[in-house]
Amino acid sequence: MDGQSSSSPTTSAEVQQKFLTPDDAPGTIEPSPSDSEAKQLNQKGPKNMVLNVDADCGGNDDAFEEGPAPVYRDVVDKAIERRSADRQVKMSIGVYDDNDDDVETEEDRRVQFTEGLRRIRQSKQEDFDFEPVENDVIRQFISNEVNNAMLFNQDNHIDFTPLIKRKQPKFLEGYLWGAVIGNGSYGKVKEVIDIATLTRRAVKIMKYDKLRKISGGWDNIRSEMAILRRLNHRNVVRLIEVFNIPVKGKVYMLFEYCIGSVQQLIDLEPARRLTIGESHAIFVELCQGLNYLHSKRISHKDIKPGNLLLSIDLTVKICDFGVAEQISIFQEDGRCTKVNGTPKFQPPECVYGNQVAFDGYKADMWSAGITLYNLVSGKYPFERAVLLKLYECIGTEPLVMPKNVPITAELEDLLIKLLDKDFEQRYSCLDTMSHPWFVATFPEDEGLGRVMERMRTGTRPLTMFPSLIALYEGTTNDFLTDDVGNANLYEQEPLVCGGELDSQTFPNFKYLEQTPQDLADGPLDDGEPVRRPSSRSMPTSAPPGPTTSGTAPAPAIQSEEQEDATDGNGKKKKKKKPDRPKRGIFACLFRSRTESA
Ligand SMILES: Nc1ncnc2c1ncn2[C@@H]1O[C@H](COP(=O)(O)OP(=O)(O)OP(=O)(O)O)[C@@H](O)[C@H]1O
Repeated sequence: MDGQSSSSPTTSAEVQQKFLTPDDAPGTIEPSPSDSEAKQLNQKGPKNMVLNVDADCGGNDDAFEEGPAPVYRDVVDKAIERRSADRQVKMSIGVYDDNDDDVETEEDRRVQFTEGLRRIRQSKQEDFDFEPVENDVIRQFISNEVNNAMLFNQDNHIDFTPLIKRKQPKFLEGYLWGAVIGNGSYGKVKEVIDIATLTRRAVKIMKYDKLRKISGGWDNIRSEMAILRRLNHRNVVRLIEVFNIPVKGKVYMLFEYCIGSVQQLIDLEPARRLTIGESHAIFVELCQGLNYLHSKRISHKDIKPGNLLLSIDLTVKICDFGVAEQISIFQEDGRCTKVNGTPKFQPPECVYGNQVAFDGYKADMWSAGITLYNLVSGKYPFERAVLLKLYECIGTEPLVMPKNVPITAELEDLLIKLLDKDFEQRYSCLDTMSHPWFVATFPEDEGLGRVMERMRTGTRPLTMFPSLIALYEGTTNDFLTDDVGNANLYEQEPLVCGGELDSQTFPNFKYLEQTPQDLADGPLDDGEPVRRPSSRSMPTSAPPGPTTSGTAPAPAIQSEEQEDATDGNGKKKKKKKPDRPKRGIFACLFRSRTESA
């Protein structure tokens, strides 16, 4: 040990003298730096590389303790060899190469790194790929899977071309399906077209699961179907058919199509109320519908503006018979026991007090009274934020007439009679229909004709239109000549525009009433949805439309003479070609074939 230590060099000068050959330039191996310095130097590359020589070199611990470790030529060579071998391995998997700083920049390394990743990803992706890749969804899935598997960060993520969501036209049970037009507590309501009659319909779609979850859900739906099946009145929404598709777990109720509800009409008004004439027209139709229902021994129990639909010819249709009750024919009065409905529209006998039973017909008349109050004033006679307070208010607070609108003595009298807390004194439907305010007439332009004009300016697109365009634009008129329900309908080619249900695809198509001329003249506005103007600010005689120089727009439905107009020489006038001819054709088609009753 001692002998060894005495002969071992202890300074770098001695090391150089003892172990380096004379050919070696002095200073090529520098004194060992501190750890941090070594790290820095290592990062710089091979030229400045300092070899931290193994302290166990030769198994001599003392040498380490007593001074810097001896640096032998073969140790240096081995270290260099080992380093090179490492480098080879790293280079071979293409991950990085940190020893060629003199030829590579940081950017080069990053590019190489990314390229390496790309190659690996590509090979992985090829594992996933199968020929032919059937559709975009599968490709998107594969891309996501690969990216997830590779755990790439955002920079290295390969962007997949975003999918264009294409909705293929859908046929089911003889109907071409459109978009959602309403949402209820039981499910959605969609617009469809009966492909046999080309009639617009509304379909209420209910899932078995949801019906099971709602307390009494199935019973309500069954009862609604049973009641509606027996009804046929112009002021009651018509149930066309019912079917279910067990594999989908859904039940469908097909109704006549309506353009909206009275509630929507109110909501479109800035003042949230209608004119007295409009309210009168709606109320009259409501009472006619109620009178029919009561004559059939049915209490609706949920009369409110939201459950009054407006058909295409603006007939009021009572809908939503989910809580309606069929009163037994063996019962003399309209006694009901099950309290249902919307709190603000419920009568005192239902919400306050402890009656075992109540008169269902009279309860409907109370709700009709609240509806009338709401139509004319936009307010509710009994309103509280908290349910219990509301019930208390309905039961105890006196009726106060609305202050925001002038109420005639006749209307006030009718409201008092309808909103009588004593249901025995309350007006029945027949009483109401003989009341002076009910039988009064109002100027024509304050009735529903005026509402109709304003409704024309609303956005009510035919939601199946994109599907129709996708199916038939640029193809023959097979739709009209094909066998109805023929499977060919599904396979028609080409689907030129994909049938996306977005308004941008059809910026010009806004209104059912639009004529081919309207379309030829260009869009009605700059693409913004048109807000229905207030009834109080619009003149009633000239409906707003794409008029130039103040002339009235073309009537909603063109007569045949107008369509076949001839010029002075008896020749048929060549119509200006519309931008989208098919759109115009379909618009006409559905205008003339859509029925409302
Ligand atoms: N025949 C129809 N034509 C057009 N739209 C309709 C038709 N029936 C219903 N709708 C729309 O769908 C919405 C929901 O319909 P409906 O009230 O029948 O469903 P619901 O599940 O019984 O709703 P809720 O019990 O919550 O009132 C309606 O507010 C209306 O906007």
